[in-house]
This record gives sequence, C-alpha cells and structure tokens, in this order.
Amino acid sequence: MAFPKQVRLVEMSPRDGLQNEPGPVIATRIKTGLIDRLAGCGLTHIESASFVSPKWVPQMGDAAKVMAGITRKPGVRYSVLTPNLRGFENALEAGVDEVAVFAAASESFSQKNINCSIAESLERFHPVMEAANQHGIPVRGYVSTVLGCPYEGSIQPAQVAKVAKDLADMGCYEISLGDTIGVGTPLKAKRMLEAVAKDVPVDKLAAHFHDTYGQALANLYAVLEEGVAVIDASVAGLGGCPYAKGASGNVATEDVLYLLQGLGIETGVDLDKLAAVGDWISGQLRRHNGSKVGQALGGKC
Ligand SMILES: CC(C)(COP(=O)([O-])OP(=O)([O-])OC[C@H]1O[C@@H](n2cnc3c(N)ncnc32)[C@H](O)[C@@H]1OP(=O)([O-])[O-])[C@@H](O)C(=O)NCCC(=O)NCCSC(=O)C[C@@](C)(O)CC(=O)[O-]
Repeated sequence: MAFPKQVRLVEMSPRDGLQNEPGPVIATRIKTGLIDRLAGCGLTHIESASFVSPKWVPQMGDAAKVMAGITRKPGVRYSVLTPNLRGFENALEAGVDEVAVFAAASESFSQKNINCSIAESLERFHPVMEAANQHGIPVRGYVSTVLGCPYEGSIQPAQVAKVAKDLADMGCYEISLGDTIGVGTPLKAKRMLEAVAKDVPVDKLAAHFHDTYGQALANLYAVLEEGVAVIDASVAGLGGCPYAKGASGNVATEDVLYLLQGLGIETGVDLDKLAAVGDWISGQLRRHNGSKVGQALGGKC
C-alpha cells in the first residue's frame, strides 16, 4: 500500500506526557500554557487531560481546571481520557469535545492500570458509550500493550485484534494501538497491524508508539506503509506510563513531523514552532528535551 498523503497528528504531551512526571504536581498554568502553545503550531487534536482517579494518577487531578483554563482555538479538538461513567460526566461538565476509553490487550496490564479484567473494562465502557452518544461526543478507544506487556511479555496479534474489534463494535470511531512500553520492532508492528486490519479497517486505526528502545520511528514507517494515517506523539518525547515501569515517553512529535515532511506527507503543523514548544516545556519541567529534531533545531528557532 502507498503512504497516506496526509496524516493527523494527535498530540499526547498534556496527558500521556505529563501524567507520569515525577515530583510535585505540575502547575495548572503550565499545562494550559502547553496546550495553548500546541494549538498555535497547527495541531488539530490535543489530548489535554484525564478524568481518572487522582489517587491513581495525581498529575491529572486538575483536569477540570485545565479544561477551564485553556483558550479554545476553533478547529482544534480537545480530548480527554475517561475510564468510567463518573469520568465521562466530569469531562462533559468541563466541556470537552471528545473522550477516550482505554483497554489493554494484556490481562495483567489491565489489572494494574485500571484494576479490572479486559472484559470488565469493556463492560464499564458501555455506559460511557451510551452517555457519549446521547450528548453527541465522539469516543476514541485505546488498546495498550499491543507489541508487548511489562508483566506478560509478548502479546499475540489476535488478542490485540479482538480488543480493537470490541472497541470498534461498541462505537469507538478510532482505535489507537499502543506500544505502551516501546518494545516493538517494525516487522512485529506490521504483523500486528495486518492482524488488526482484518477486523477493523485501517482508516479507523491510529499508531501510538512509545520510544523506549528507539524503534518508534521505524515502527511508524512500517505502519504508514500499511496505510495508517493517524499518529499519536508527544512534544519533546514527554511521558511514560505510571503502570509500565521503565517505559519512556511517546515518540517525539517533532521527530515524527520531520519524518513525515521527508516523505512528503502533509500534517498542517509548523515544525519550527513545535520545536520551540518542546524547548519551552522541557525548560519548564527542567527536563532533557527528548526530541532529536528538537535538539537539532534548538539553536535556530
Ligand atoms: C479506573 C479506576 C478509577 C478504577 O479504580 P478502582 O480503585 O478500581 O475503582 P473505584 O471505583 O473503587 O474508585 C477508587 C477511587 O477513585 C474514585 N474514582 C473512580 N473513578 C473516578 C474518576 N473517573 N474520577 C475521579 N475519581 C474517581 C472513587 O470515587 C474512589 O474514591 P474514594 O472512594 O477512594 O475516595 C482507576 O484504576 C483509575 O483511575 N485508573 C487510571 C489509570 C490511568 O490513568 N492510567 C494511565 C492512562 S492509560 C495509558 O497511559 C495508556 C495509553 C492510553 O496512553 C495507551 C498506551 O500507551 O498504551
């Protein structure tokens, strides 16, 4: 299959990027400053917060304040994670444009992340889907651990396909496939994608790859070749996962954008502005900028 002509980048840094940041809870104004700056780069889909239990993920405890504090830019979707109906109701009150439910392909990861089995998680999502439908809110679905699990090791593509299909059948408009711990390699990514695409059309699939082993760009290249046209990424490579020890952040958005530009694929995102945002947030968090492209451009923008 040919590469897509256009790719939608889904920016993860305010949520996946910050949820696991060590140290004190990051000030709400830094989170809103990040989201507003990202919107200024031309990104049209920004995962902005999580309405999860603050006991489980303290960094996301100010989700409602974050949603109230941002300056909404027309044409930008501000989405959030909602693990259950309570999360959905809080998100609705906060005026979100879109929500996401999240399941896993591994039973152990599901237990560690959301304290229930895969089947129970899917049951829990039904009322979220119903309520979202009533209010006209689109729901995205995630499948975690699609290329490996920190507790179970390798994961069968068929298991990923099953959970992805369950989420799609439930009404999720898009399924994001998460290499949560960044252990995938291109051939594995391609085989997983082929298995899932037999059950869920490729135009409903997104790639969400972490970069722990430095393979994320190669894995993205492999699934772009399969026709995937939605990529999740995090500016400056921010992030990790609270229930996947040692995992590094999502692939850096700047690095993905540079790759896509080289392939002649349109995104509508300004690389220099994005690199400046990556530098800004790395400075605010006193953190190394995890984007190679961001580092290379650092002196120029
Ligand atoms: C799902 C639960 C809540 C189950 O947690 P639980 O302990 O099984 O459920 P519970 O119903 O007993 O709730 C525990 C406490 O949380 C409260 N609570 C319950 N729900 C909410 C809510 N929505 N908002 C705020 N508070 C809530 C509830 O009221 C209670 O408070 P208490 O009575 O103890 O004071 C918990 O496990 C949880 O919040 N987990 C979130 C984990 C998480 O956010 N992980 C990271 C995101 S997933 C990810 O990063 C992967 C992804 C998507 O990026 C893709 C990839 O890379 O693979």
